[in-house]
Amino acid sequence: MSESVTLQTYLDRWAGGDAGKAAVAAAVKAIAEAGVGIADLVARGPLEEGLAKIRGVDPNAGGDAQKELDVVAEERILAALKTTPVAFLASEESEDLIPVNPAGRLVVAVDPLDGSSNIDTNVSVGTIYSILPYDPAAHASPKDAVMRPGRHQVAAGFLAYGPATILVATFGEGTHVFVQDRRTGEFLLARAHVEIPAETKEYGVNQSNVRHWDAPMKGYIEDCLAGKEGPRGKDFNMRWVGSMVADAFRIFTRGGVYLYPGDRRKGYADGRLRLIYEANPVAFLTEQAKGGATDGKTRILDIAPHHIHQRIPLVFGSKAEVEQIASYY
Ligand SMILES: O=P(O)(O)OC[C@H]1O[C@](O)(COP(=O)(O)O)[C@@H](O)[C@@H]1O
Ligand SMILES: [Mg+2]
Ligand SMILES: [Mg+2]
Repeated sequence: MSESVTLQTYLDRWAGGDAGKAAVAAAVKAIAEAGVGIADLVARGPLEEGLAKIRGVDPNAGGDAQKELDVVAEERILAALKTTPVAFLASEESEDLIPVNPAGRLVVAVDPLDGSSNIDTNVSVGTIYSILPYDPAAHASPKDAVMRPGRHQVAAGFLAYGPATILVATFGEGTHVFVQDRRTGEFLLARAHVEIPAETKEYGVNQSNVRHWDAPMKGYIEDCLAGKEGPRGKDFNMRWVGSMVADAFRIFTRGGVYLYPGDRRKGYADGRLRLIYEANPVAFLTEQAKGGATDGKTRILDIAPHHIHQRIPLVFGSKAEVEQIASYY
């Protein structure tokens, strides 16, 4: 049997004594450890009364109903990062940046709990993170460090809490899958240098919104639905979990495309996904796995953010299919 590489071993080898890389490694390790605790809470599900309840009457910073577990997940991540060289945390659940460690030289952006509408349905949910450098001498404010195009990320990843707790991570040199071994608690490297197949016959989209879409999006899905007899000349399959982490993990496993376009509903002109802590990390992971990520017109990683919680239309996955979709725009 081949040697099992733990997350710690992987991080130590990657950092190789470099202080900047060691800081990034410490942040990823802390997020993974917080994730183990969050997975435990998710798995206790209905036994942990109240975690799926909507909190108060106010939506979160991203404009969605905030559930108890969204907030607990953010608290767990913040607590775990306190001992790492992370200066500030940006989170879906908090309007402004949260100060973490004044000596830190990194900023982390998180979606503490992705797919929170699925919490009480025993379906995978997860945590998404993006890590950027922070240099007080170069950035006028920590916000400036966060508000940069996604190509400046130094690391990104997500945890999915499903039948297995998995971590999909990139440090800019490929995308790797770690799986938590429930017997020892350790994350083990299960797939190094994941490659998303360029071609696919599988798409994921919330098709109930079809009447609100624009013409390019409608046209693409119509052509998929026309199957072998249509212009694409092949039959498509549709899969939609409704937790992006779960849909993304399927794409990292067997290919496919995920689409959340902008639509005509109030507040959905730029879709539903948030650029800084959802689209950017997933785009970085996807490109590192030889896939593509676009808003339809522009590469996600080249988009300059104008707001921490801004939304962005998102299409990512199998490269040739993402290019096909872009051609409809
Ligand atoms: O319910 P909809 O509109 O289909 O949206 C589902 C999408 O929204 C999300 O739940 C957004 O993330 P949050 O749960 O973190 O707000 C994605 O995970 C998912 O793909
Ligand atoms: Mg989310
Ligand atoms: Mg969330």
